[in-house]
Amino acid sequence: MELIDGKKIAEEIKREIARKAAEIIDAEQTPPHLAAILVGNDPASETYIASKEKACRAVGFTSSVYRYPAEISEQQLLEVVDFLNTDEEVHGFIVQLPLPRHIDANKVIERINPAKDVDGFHPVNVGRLALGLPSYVPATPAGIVLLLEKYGIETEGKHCVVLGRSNIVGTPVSLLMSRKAVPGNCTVTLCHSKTTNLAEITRQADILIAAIGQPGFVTGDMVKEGVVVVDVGIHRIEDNSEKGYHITGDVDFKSVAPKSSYITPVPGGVGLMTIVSLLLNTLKAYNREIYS
Ligand SMILES: Nc1nc2c(c(=O)[nH]1)N[C@@H](CN(C=O)c1ccc(C(=O)N[C@@H](CCC(=O)O)C(=O)O)cc1)CN2
Repeated sequence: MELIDGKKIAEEIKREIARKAAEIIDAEQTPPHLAAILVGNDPASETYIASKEKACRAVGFTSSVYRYPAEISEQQLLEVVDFLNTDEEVHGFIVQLPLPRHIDANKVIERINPAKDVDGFHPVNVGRLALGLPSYVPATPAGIVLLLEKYGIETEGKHCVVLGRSNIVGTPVSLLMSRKAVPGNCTVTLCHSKTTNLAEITRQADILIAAIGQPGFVTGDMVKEGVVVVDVGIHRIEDNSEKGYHITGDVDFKSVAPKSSYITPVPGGVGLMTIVSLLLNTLKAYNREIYS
């Protein structure tokens, strides 16, 4: 079993991004700028936003965070999106999810200019991804594909089983794994809460991507020997540690790891690639690589 080291790969890619940002700065150009909208005070979202700001600083990008109380109205939030859509100093921006229940996240995402949608969540970007056209690829799925590539994991002709059909992970990663490219060219089965005989399907997986949102859901009896396991789950479990919690994934590492050829840990796997992929998308936005 080989552990897929998301931290190591993320650091390598960050160094490459930093080199490109240094070239921009040396040429006396304005560096890429990522803006983020944060609504409410969800502790996990606060952590992710802080990590995104820190990552921007580390590679030489600038960033800004637009913070609003949970009570902000949908209309007010749409106006912030309109402002960022037209602010020429902002090359790309994201709306941190989840949003409070009274706000329709789809409506907010649809308002983002697709050319600045570095999360790749806008229907235009999702549609372009489905059609195999250049698009911003959502950060977590892009990070998964990068990890598979960096570890030289063969995907062509393999059976990839994806657990979960969310817009952020399950749906886009199944598009990426089935596209006519490598990594990709897989036969993909997308499983969800209404799938029957789930374990029968997961046992057929050469590559299993778990993004189902339930801690320890995938157990050793659900996988075959030699499977490649990508764990996308991030669950904060309260405990008596100094932090008050520890992080665990959708996979029961203890029973699944011994049967796997490769496996991503949680923490230290896919999560760290999410932020790096966002930086890569921001660089693409800066260079107008997708929309000129
Ligand atoms: N607008 C968006 N909202 C959300 C996204 C997203 O891509 N865009 N994804 C997730 C949260 N997320 C980024 O926003 C994210 C999740 C996890 C990590 C990460 O580094 N995980 C670490 C553990 C970190 C911890 O201690 O909590 C790991 O897995 O090692 C980064 C970003 C939902 N919302």
